[in-house]
Amino acid sequence: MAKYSRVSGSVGLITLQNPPVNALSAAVRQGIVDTVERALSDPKVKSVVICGQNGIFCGGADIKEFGSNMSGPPLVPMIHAIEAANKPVVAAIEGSALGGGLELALGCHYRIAHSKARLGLPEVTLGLLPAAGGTQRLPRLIGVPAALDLITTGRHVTAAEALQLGVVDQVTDHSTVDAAVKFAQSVAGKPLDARRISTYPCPRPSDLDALFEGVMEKVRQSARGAIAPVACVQAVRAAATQPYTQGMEREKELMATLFTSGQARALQYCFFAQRAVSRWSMPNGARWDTSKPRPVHKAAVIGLGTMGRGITVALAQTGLSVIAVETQEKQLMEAKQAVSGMLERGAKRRGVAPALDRISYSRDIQAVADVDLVIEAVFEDMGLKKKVFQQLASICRPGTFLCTNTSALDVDHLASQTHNPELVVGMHFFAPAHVMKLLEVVYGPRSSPQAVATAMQLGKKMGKISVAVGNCPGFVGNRMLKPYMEQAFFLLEEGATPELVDRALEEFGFPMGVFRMSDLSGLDVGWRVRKGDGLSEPGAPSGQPARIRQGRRYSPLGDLLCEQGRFGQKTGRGWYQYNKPGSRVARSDPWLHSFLEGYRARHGLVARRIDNQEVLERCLYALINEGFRILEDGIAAGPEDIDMIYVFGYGWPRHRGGPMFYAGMVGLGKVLERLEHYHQAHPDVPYLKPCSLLWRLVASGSPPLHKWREVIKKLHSQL
Ligand SMILES: CCCCCCC/C=C/C(=O)SCCNC(=O)CCNC(=O)[C@H](O)C(C)(C)COP(=O)(O)OP(=O)(O)OC[C@H]1O[C@@H](n2cnc3c(N)ncnc32)[C@H](O)[C@@H]1OP(=O)(O)O
Repeated sequence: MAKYSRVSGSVGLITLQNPPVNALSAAVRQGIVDTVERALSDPKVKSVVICGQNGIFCGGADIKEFGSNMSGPPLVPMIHAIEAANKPVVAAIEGSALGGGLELALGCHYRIAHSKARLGLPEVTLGLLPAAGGTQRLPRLIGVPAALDLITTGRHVTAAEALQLGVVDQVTDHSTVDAAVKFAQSVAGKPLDARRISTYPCPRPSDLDALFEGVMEKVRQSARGAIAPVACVQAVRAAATQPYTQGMEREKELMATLFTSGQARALQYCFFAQRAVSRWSMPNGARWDTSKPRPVHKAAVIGLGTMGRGITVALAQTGLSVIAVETQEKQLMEAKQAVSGMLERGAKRRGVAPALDRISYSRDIQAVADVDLVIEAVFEDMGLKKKVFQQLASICRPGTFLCTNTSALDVDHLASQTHNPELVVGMHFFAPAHVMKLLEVVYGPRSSPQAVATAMQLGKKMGKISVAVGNCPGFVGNRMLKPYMEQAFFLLEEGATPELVDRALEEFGFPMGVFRMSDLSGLDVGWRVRKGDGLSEPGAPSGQPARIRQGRRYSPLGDLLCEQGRFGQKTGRGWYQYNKPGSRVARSDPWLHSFLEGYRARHGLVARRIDNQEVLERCLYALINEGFRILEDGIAAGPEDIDMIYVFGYGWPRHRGGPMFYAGMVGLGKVLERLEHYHQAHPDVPYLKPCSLLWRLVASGSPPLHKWREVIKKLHSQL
């Protein structure tokens, strides 16, 4: 809807009304068309102001309407009518002017923004392009290079930057609507020809071809298979090389391709899934809207290794007072220096003062006595962690939340070391903890809803995507990683190379294939876990039994590399070789290839040709199958939780929507059929056996993802 009123005698004020962000739904578009017509036909009205209610101009086209209700007046002619008006129209921008919202403002003759407003064309992040004239008007207004930057990245700019770029005409610290009304009065009756952006010639850079080739190359490299950024470049190129009308045709044509693409659907799904995971629920019925978080002002971090340092930085940057505890003097000194460096670099990037004085360091765990919440981040060893939890239970004042950053150990077992297990949850950060967006909040059967709510709220404050998950080995992310990595090892045994497997996964869109990633994170991490699980045995004998552990197929390849001291990047050797320890440039290693040949010969394995399709199906479908098991076990509340964990924590390409969304796109029947096929070929690999939820979903006609919860509920009620 749009509200109309006449203010100051001669200004028609149009207020967009569609809470919470005044998205351009069919009703809002109709409202704009009607009110603009009314203002233009009223002889008392000399100029017009468009604003949004509740301090936000407009969040863009209504994403919820995409793919369903596309009725109502289309945006392009609506904006043209505003631009063609014979009375000046001023956009009063408060809060956000994004996507179609900014395109609407670009159709106005003047734009006045509040100093706190943010502007941008983020359509590319939804798999689209600014198809309401944005790709044609913005380059005409601010030049091709600046427009390319905003349109291909989708980044939001501050009002100050928008003013500097020429996107807005004026910035105010006071009431934007008052300033716009005053301004509208001052320009009433003035000629408008020079204010219609679509009539501007597009500034043509002298090195046009080189500019577009460079940007296209950059976009292709960073987009990892995403099609929208490429289409954005093509649309802006049309603006730079063709008259406006033809440019608009090209924009429309490119949008039509994007609009119906699976990538747009995946990215729009991610937009809503990202928000949906904050509405968590627990199997005992506790939920986000009935559980009140407790405020956390002062927190402590125990253990200042890599993870502890990152967590300390993240907490301090959020504005909390932090007590950072490390019992080893040398480690404490090194950590202090590292944390200060990270804070200083971060502050420089963001143009703020570093939060150094928010942190106090101590070697004595007694220093945490009066904090609201503790995050334990000591070495991943159950004995050590248990001791820390016992100490915390006797040191901390009653009511302190005790969290563990373990990535694999049993949170319930740690909780049982304290007098108040209801105050214990896992806060599983991802390295580097001050950078990575994902936080798994792990609850056990005794964790209180308030403890979960508090950890979720703290994660949000730290700018994380927090996902609440149940307690099980590996929680969600690492549990699903196990079958994925296992398949990659098996593929090497059967004839693949790390390069072949990684290439297939990187072409799919992962920033790094599984072997490159293991080299980065360190092969010894998994080795330690496998030793703990009784899987890795030094000097395994040759022949078949070496590849069977605990009654199922097992590949000792990773263990054998570790036995040789090949721990990945940090030792300069792993699945690849590196110029020196710590170097990041992976090179193919002839030693590794002959090691694999020797291994196959020792175990009587004949190498066969393996193609990309098999790599993807075996690695990804095994991972997805485990995702279905996680849903079946009630460890994740819904597929969106799993997908956001993979998108934000494991580099799953966002334009493929996360593993569970991807399974739906491929077709659940197809995933089931391929898993069955591979399980028949490898009956000693339980991860390839399709789980009952997948069978159940296929038997129910493969419902769309938003209906899976009903099937899961039915399954749980029958167990
Ligand atoms: C072929 C015909 C199509 C022509 C299209 C022409 C081209 C135009 C395309 C577009 O405009 S696409 C949309 C572009 N806009 C965006 O990408 C902005 C998306 N929104 C945001 O970035 C943020 O929501 C915000 C506006 C900065 C506000 O952030 P805040 O943190 O304050 O709130 P949120 O939790 O993010 O959102 C609140 C609530 O609003 C819902 N929502 C937000 N934006 C939209 C939208 N554009 N359409 C529909 N719904 C939107 C969001 O999902 C939240 O809902 P709930 O989770 O509370 O239900």
